[in-house]
Amino acid sequence: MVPSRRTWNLGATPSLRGLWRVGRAGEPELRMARPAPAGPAARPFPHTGPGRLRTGRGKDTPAGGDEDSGTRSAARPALAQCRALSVDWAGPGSPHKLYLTVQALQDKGCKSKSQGTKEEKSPKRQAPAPRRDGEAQEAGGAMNVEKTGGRLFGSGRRSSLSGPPGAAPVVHRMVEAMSQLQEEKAQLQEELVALRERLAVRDSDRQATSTQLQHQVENLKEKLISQAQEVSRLRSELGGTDLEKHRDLLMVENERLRQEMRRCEAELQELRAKPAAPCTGCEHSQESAQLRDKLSQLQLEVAENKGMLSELNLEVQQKTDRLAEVELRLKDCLAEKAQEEERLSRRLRDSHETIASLRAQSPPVKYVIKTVEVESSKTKQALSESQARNQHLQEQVAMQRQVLKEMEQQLQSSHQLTVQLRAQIAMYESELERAHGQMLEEMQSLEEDKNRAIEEAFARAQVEMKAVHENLAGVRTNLLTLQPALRTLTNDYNGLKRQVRGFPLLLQEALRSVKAEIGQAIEEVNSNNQELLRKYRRELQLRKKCHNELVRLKGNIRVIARVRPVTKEDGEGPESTSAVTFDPDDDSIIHLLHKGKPVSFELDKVFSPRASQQDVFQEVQALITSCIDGFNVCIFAYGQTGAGKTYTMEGTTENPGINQRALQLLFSEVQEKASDWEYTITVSAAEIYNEVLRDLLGQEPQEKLEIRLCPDGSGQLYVPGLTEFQVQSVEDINKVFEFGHTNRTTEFTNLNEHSSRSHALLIVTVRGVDCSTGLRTTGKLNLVDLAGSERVGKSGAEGSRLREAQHINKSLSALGDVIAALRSRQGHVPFRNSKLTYLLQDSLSGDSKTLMVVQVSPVEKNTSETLYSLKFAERVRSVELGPGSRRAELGSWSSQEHLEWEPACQTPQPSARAHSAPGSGTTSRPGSIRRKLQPSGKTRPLPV
Ligand SMILES: Nc1ncnc2c1ncn2[C@@H]1O[C@H](COP(=O)(O)OP(=O)(O)OP(=O)(O)O)[C@@H](O)[C@H]1O
Repeated sequence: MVPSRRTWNLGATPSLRGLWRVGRAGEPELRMARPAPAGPAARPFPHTGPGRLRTGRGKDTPAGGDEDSGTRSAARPALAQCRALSVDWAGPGSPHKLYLTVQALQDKGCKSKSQGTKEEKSPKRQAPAPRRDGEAQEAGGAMNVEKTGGRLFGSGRRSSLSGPPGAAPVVHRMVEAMSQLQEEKAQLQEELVALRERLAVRDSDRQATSTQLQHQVENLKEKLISQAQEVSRLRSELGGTDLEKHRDLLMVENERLRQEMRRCEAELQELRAKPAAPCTGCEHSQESAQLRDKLSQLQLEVAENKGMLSELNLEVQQKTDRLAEVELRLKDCLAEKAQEEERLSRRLRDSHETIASLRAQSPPVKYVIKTVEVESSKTKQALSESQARNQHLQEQVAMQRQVLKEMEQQLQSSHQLTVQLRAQIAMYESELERAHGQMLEEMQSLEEDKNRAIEEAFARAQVEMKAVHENLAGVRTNLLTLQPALRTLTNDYNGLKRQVRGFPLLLQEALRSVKAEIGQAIEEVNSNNQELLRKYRRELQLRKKCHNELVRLKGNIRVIARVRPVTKEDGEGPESTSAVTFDPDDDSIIHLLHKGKPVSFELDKVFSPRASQQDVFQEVQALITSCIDGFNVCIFAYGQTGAGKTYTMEGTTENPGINQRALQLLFSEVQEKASDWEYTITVSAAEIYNEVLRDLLGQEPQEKLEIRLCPDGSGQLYVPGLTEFQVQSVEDINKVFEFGHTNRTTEFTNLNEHSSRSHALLIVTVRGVDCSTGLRTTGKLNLVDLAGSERVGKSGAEGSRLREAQHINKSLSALGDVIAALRSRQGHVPFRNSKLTYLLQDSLSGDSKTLMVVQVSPVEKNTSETLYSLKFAERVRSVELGPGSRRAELGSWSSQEHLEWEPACQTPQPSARAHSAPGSGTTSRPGSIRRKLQPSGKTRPLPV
């Protein structure tokens, strides 16, 4: 049965729609907007359209992390994904709704958000407003999900969630994380500030130390300047000669202090520049350089960290700003929530009241409901729709919960990121701390070095200063003690000055008297000298006279014998034994054992084989000295080949003979007389070989020379073309001998391997002039090494050698003849029979002194020759030449005059020969430049 249709007046009974609305109004709606989901998994609303969430741009935005990853560094990937969440409660027009906004931290993200917000606002405003009564308009232009006429509308980047209870803890955690980050940032900033302050303090300390050092140097400078002033003051006070030493000392000290100060300044500069320029030579320099490198690296890292920190600061700042914004929104939302709660509670109360009133009207209502159930299919349909809608809303709520879960996951990742960032910050902090510690250590070590150096420099400066002060005190003391002396000296000086003014007059007077005295003394000395000179000359004449008398007494021809030692050339056997003996009591006797019979000879002197060269020379040196006095002297060595003639005359290099010793003696004698006499010594050397006279010192030794008689009639002989060398030293003589020796002819014979086959003559001419009187003298010394006197048969000579021997014997025979003629006082002495006697005519004439050295071979086999030689020597010894006369003249003479003829000044006297009239004596021809002593011609008979 179908019940009849009945109508009840419901009065204030709300409609079903109103009831539904009342039921829905008790549930707050959560609206959520997110700018860009991180990925498909995190994308909460992949769908769009009614009932879906859409982005403000009308489509799904790419993951914000993708955009961020391009600009963020790989080291901080989590940072790029960092999001700030802001929870907004809807405005007063929509008290049931909670808006949750997830924003990207990036600026770009913010921008897109704001753009998206604008975009979201406009469709919301333009869209038709299918709202029912009591529904409030959404504020803020966020993405909206609205229930309008059973449909759900979503727009923009916000989506509604089913209520704040799920979102509030997330927001709180985020807020807490942000606040922690903020605190950490603040702590870091504080630490940075503290660090900067500490650095500033250290810099200021260092600056202060540097300033202090500067002050010390300035003080030192001032002290030095004051000392310099003190020194200059003292110097000006001192002034005196004795005090100049102190002044110099102070100057030196001052200079040293200046140098020390300069050194201190340099050290200071070095200390200042030490961080920039590492010290060289320091033992810690390498370590310091390493530390410095490390410090610079750390500084770089610190700078980098600072940069990162500033970036973090910036990010934190941005986050803080956003957090503040979220907080503001959260507060607004909380306020709205409180209002909404209040409103809801009020409405709940109203509803409760309504329900209570309805319950009070229970039967009619049940009836009405029953009626509605039975009668109103429409209402049923509406109910089912409402249930469907309710189902849909529940789905939405589940979805929103899912979104919330994702958000929580994001928040967790943000937490992780925060942890990572904290760890990174901690690491940076530790690095910073370590770098800071190292920097502090290095700065401390540098500070210590600097302080040490400063202390050392200061100590040194103090020691120097102390020394300077002590010196200064000493100088002051000296000054105090010296000042009275200075005063006395000044007084003395003034007195002396006055005396000095009068000194020239005194000096002139004294000079005058001294000059007179000196003149007188000089005159006395001169007269004494003249007297002494006169006496000296007289004594000299006396000595010469005595000497000549001695020579005369000894005989003008003296003969000495020298027996050579037995040599290995003599061979061995009985023939080589010595046949010569000597008288131990009389050195003038020689005994020869000839054919078993002893034969004795008496000569002037006999030298045994033991006699040295010097012994022999001592015997002849008186003759050489007389040559200086102007006498002609002839010394010749006679004897058989190999008897030692050359040894006696020339000798060896180590043990020179008569020739070299004679010239040395002449040099020394001439040097002794050099104060009164000027002497010139010239040397000629000639050789007579096969009766040919040759010049041994000439350029062409083979050229034959002739002996000429001076056409002046003086009877003097000369050899035109004979070379004459002036010698001044022993070296000159040696050169002459060497030169002459090479030109001398020597050949091999049976008797002497190097037997001299010629007569060698060394002619030494000594010319002297008395400086005071002008007296001139010329003496000639003939030193003759005769050729060997062996007999032809014994020598075994043939051919040219035989001819040589014949010439030698002929000349020696001529020498014997001359001596015999002189002995027998014949009117004619055959000087011209040989070149030898002719050349020696001057020296064999009556005014000359002749010494013959007979060389004797001691061996048995040579006894015949020895006998012959000794007999010849005895004969010569018996000849007495005229008394020796001196060749002296007054006036000047030329260098060649002893042999040269001077026709202009002489009258030729052909008769004037060696045998000229006895007693003719010394003549002085008028016009002649020299006064030559002519041979006396008087020969005494030789004792046979
Ligand atoms: N007094 C002496 N002491 C040592 N050795 C001597 C002495 N006299 C000569 N002799 C030596 O005897 C040798 C011959 O001497 P020397 O040549 O002087 O003889 P000589 O008479 O000049 O011969 P000649 O006529 O052939 O030139 C040389 O070896 C020389 O050294």
